[in-house]
Amino acid sequence: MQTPTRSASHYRNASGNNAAALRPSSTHNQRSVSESLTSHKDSSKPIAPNNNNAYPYTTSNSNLHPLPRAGSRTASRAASRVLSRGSFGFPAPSGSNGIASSTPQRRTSLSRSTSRSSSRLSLSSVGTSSVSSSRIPSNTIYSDSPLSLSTLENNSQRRSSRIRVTVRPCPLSSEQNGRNMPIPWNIDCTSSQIEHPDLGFFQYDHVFATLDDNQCVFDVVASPVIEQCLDGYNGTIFAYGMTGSGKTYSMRGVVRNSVSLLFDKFGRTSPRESTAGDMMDQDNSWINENVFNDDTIVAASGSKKKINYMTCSILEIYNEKLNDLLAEDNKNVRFPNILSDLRIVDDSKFGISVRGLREVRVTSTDQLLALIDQGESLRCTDSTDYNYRSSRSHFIIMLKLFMEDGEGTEVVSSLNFCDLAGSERATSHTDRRKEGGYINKSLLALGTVITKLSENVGNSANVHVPYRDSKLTRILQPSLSGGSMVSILCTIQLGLNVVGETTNTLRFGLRAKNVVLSVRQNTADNDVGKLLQENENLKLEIAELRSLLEMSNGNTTDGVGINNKTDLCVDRDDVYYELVAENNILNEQVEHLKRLQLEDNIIRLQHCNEELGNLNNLLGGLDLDPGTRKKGEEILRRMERELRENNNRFNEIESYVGHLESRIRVSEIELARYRQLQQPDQLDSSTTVLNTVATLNSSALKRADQAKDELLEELHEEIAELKQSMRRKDAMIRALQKAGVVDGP
Ligand SMILES: Nc1ncnc2c1ncn2[C@@H]1O[C@H](COP(=O)(O)OP(=O)(O)OP(=O)(O)O)[C@@H](O)[C@H]1O
Repeated sequence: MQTPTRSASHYRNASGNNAAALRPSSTHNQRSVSESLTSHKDSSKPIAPNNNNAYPYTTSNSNLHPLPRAGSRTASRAASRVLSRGSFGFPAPSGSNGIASSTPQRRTSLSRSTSRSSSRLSLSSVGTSSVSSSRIPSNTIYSDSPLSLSTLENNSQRRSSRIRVTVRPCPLSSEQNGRNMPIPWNIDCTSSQIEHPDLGFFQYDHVFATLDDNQCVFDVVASPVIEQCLDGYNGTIFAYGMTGSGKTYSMRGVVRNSVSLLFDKFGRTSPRESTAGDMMDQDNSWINENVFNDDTIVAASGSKKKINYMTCSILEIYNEKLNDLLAEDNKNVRFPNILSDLRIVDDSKFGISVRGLREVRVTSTDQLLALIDQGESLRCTDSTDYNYRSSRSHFIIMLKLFMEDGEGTEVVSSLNFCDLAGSERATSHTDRRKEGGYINKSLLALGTVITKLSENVGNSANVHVPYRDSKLTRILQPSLSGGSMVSILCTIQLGLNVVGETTNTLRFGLRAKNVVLSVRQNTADNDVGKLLQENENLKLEIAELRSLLEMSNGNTTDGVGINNKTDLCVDRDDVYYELVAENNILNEQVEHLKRLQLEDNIIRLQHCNEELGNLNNLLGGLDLDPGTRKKGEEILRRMERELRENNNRFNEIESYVGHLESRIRVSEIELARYRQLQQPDQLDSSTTVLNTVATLNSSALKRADQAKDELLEELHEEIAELKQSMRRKDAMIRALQKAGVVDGP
């Protein structure tokens, strides 16, 4: 069996210098993609699709220019200029609002003023499903500076922020250049648009030129997020795109520049102007002098907080298993089978946490970079049809910044970098196919989560967000549900042969761009502000309850007359609607669980049956050679493992159902409380609504209960079935042992 490799430092020069591989060597090929994009003379005309290089943007050989050094600022500026000249000039269609939808847009005017209606529901009490992004003031304006995170609503604790989406096209390889591969995309960096003659325009927060270097990518993608982190917000930056499109290349640059910024900014040494070029020495190793003495990183003047120290954890998700790449056991281990399979658990402070994940305290650039190198060297990679060194796992670096504000209280912000594994079409190799299956499944789950979140924006009905569908979405859950400023870098390939994959990435980016998060600012655990805030909330709750009580007695505290009753009823409606919505979500979760469970188990049982069939065949021919005997043993072991996994999964689901049950119970108590409050008010016509809602609510609860019971029943049946198949398997093992095919116990 071919095992993916985990080798060190294969991307050592991530800051533009290893672009040499892609740089055309002969004069004939000395054209960048961006330059070639400009060769289309009359680009304002509508374009008819055609075969045989008939796309307007081709790598023709006319107009040859010497290629600027990949990664140089001159190159990126030149590329931006050249690309902008090659852009189209369609007038903006009337009625366009500049907000990306999940379908590509025709060119729009670049004005971004848009209003959104506010949402009625707030489900902040629903842990796994809540998207705190749902309340958006109707008069909000989307700001659109590419270098700052969009902020819709701002106060010291919370900030509404869109997910920022940027796109980086990968330069054509020298081989693609050599073949004059047609490029069906037009990239307009000035208006941040990408256009396809048949598919239309795609608009983002920023689109990079093919020759923009990693420093430039860092400036746009990561630097604003880090600024926010230093202000007490959490930050998450991830790269998404098909295999071979430059995710790892870009994220390595982003991570290294981020580390440099964090330490430069807060270090004792004076900050220096750093560029991607000067960060690597001749040997491509990291140059660093910033070591912090006394474990203390001192804030530069003008900054509100100083970092006392940071911690770093690095993990990968490989075939839906979480591996700790800094685990002490893994030191110098070159093969994946020793890495542990960690579990994700709910965490009141950080949303989720990974049980047993090692957190290393870091106080210097060198130390942090060494850890990142260690993580990268252990990450699963292998060659695929598109990338000779493809990442086969999602790679996540988690930093926690332990900071101190002016009053000496500690604030912790987290900063996550995710280099996702790339989506890909089915490959010929079995192991790669299996990995690809896991990768695609988790990326699909991420896509669904993003779609649901974008549907939630400004919607009156909150949508259930299936974070639990994959480890990746579960890990990203705290970030995507309002815990973090999020910046997504979509990397794309421009070749004609991968238009489908590129379009998928671009569509994913558009959907993500629609997501608005209400991001919480971290405050100190013992922060007086936090206590005051809690007090405020309690006061509001008491006031609400008091007015409800007084309403039910026909009085009002402030002498406001009967006309205001309707308002108070509306408040009460809100509470009921929230409870109804919460129960609907619980219902959905149960339904979803049921679906997952059924689909999964049908596949698993089919698999078990197939394996049993294999065993039967083996039993059929007892005169076995050693090869077949070995195969028999392998099948038996696999079956045992699978059945064990099944059992574990059942247990997991049972405990989750238990969790749902307790949530439903809490919900019932809440409902009872509100029903009680409602009693004396029965005759008031305005309470008819409440009664209807209460009825709806209790029937939702009944349905949730019923669905849960059915699920439990099904689970018991399936466990019984599995036990039976285990007994059959045991009988077969005994028969095989008797026949001498496998060794006895
Ligand atoms: N912007 C770029 N400039 C120069 N070279 C690049 C650029 N982007 C990618 N490359 C090169 O392209 C190749 C593939 O890139 P990379 O491994 O980063 O892709 P990936 O998206 O991470 O792929 P996978 O999902 O398979 O891991 C690498 O050799 C990398 O150096």
